[in-house]
Amino acid sequence: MGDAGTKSRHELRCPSLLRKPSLGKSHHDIVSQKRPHKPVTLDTMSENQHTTPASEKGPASAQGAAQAPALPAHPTDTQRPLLTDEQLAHLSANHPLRADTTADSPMLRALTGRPSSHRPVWFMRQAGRSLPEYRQVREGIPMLDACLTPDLAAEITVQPVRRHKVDAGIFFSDIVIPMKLAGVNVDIVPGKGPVLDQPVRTLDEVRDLPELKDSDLDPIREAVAATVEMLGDTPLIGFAGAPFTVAAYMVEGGPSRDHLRPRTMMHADPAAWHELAAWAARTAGQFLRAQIEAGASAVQLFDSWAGSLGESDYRRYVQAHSATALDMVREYGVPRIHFGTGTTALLPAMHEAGADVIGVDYRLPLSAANTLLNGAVPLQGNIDPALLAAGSENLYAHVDEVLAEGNAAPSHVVNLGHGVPPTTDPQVLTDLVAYIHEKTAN
Ligand SMILES: Cc1c2[nH]c(c1CCC(=O)O)Cc1[nH]c(c(CCC(=O)O)c1C)Cc1[nH]c(c(CCC(=O)O)c1C)Cc1[nH]c(c(C)c1CCC(=O)O)C2
Repeated sequence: MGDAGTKSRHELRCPSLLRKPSLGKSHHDIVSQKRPHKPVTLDTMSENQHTTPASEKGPASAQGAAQAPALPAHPTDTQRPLLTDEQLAHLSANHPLRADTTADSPMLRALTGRPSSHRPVWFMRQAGRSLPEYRQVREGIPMLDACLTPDLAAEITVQPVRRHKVDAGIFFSDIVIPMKLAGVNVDIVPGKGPVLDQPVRTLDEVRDLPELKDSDLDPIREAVAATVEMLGDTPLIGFAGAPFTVAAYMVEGGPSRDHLRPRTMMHADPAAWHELAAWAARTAGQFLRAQIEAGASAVQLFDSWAGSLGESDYRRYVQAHSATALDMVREYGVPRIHFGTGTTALLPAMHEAGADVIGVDYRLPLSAANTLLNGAVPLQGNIDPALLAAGSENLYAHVDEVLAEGNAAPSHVVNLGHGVPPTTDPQVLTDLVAYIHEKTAN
């Protein structure tokens, strides 16, 4: 698939915006443009990743967490194509991966460890508040209503693909949408974030939580189907909040700095904690399944606040639940990205939960992340969002470093180390995408 084909399908509105920013000579020297990525098939990845005996995986699968489910087993099959016939059979006939629309896109190639024509790039929170066209279509519409209006969610998802020519769309939604659809009273308060009417702190409160029904997810399927139709051969990445991050909002009743209450609860009342995390894992898995069934070509599990946990608590109280969510979509064979912030100490444990690609935040150089993961895992990241407003000289010097660091990994999907800040000048992102595409073109 050629990149030009992608562009023409999207009726891109701003071709004149795509200029390469001026570069100092030194920028060209830092990244070797011709360095081929070491090809890694899904098979070798799964062999490398998933051969650790359960007994060596730490407390989550051994003695430490009596009530945590065991980590799921992973296949060790050799030499198979991107998707096996069995996996393809789980996807609808017109799914972009089955119809071969997105399977060879630069994004899917890099997410599956294969070489690509340029290094693909997308940005967490690329759709949303940084874009004037977003503010225009959202005017007067509360956030959760926007997420649950399929045509609007689809339009918002496609906006940054049109404008920036990123290599994937990220579905416009929120991590609290599954709980909202299940019937939990949650709202998004502007400038604050998700707030629940009733925090969930006791075993009884956990047991009173409504179960998410598959039919509750129909607005999501509809929005994803409309989005995929508009995106053509640009893949859509679906997502869900990971059990810890979602449960942290539920226990706190809203955003918090240190997530003290959920971290206390896992020790003080492990039975209630594990039931809550299991509920969050099931709803996350269902949310991801609905998005894949409706056409998402990859998914990302956001454990944005996992960095507040030490490794041993992560392994004991969280890892198996994240594994459940990831395992609920394993049969489809779509790449599963796992991302958190402040996770330097957690990367191997997050990978063991069953991810195919690890998202790295801006605190850790990609070569160091690659070493922690034994050089076996495609990486995503990790431009520091702060640099987007630091002037182009600083930004591009940093981006060159990130691209050079990414050479260490089996493959590299360029992203930020966390979401696009709301105050970002959109032109900075558009120019950055053009720069990365040109600099890494093979
Ligand atoms: C922190 C937060 C949440 N939910 C919200 C906040 C922000 C509070 C604020 O700053 O006003 C509310 C929210 N979430 C989103 C919006 C829309 C407008 C925007 O801010 O861009 C709004 C107003 C989009 C979103 N929120 C999310 C997505 C999907 C992922 C993506 O686009 O990368 C979108 C479009 C996912 C989300 N949602 C949440 C988390 C922790 C995550 C995971 C990603 C992350 O760590 O930032 C909870």
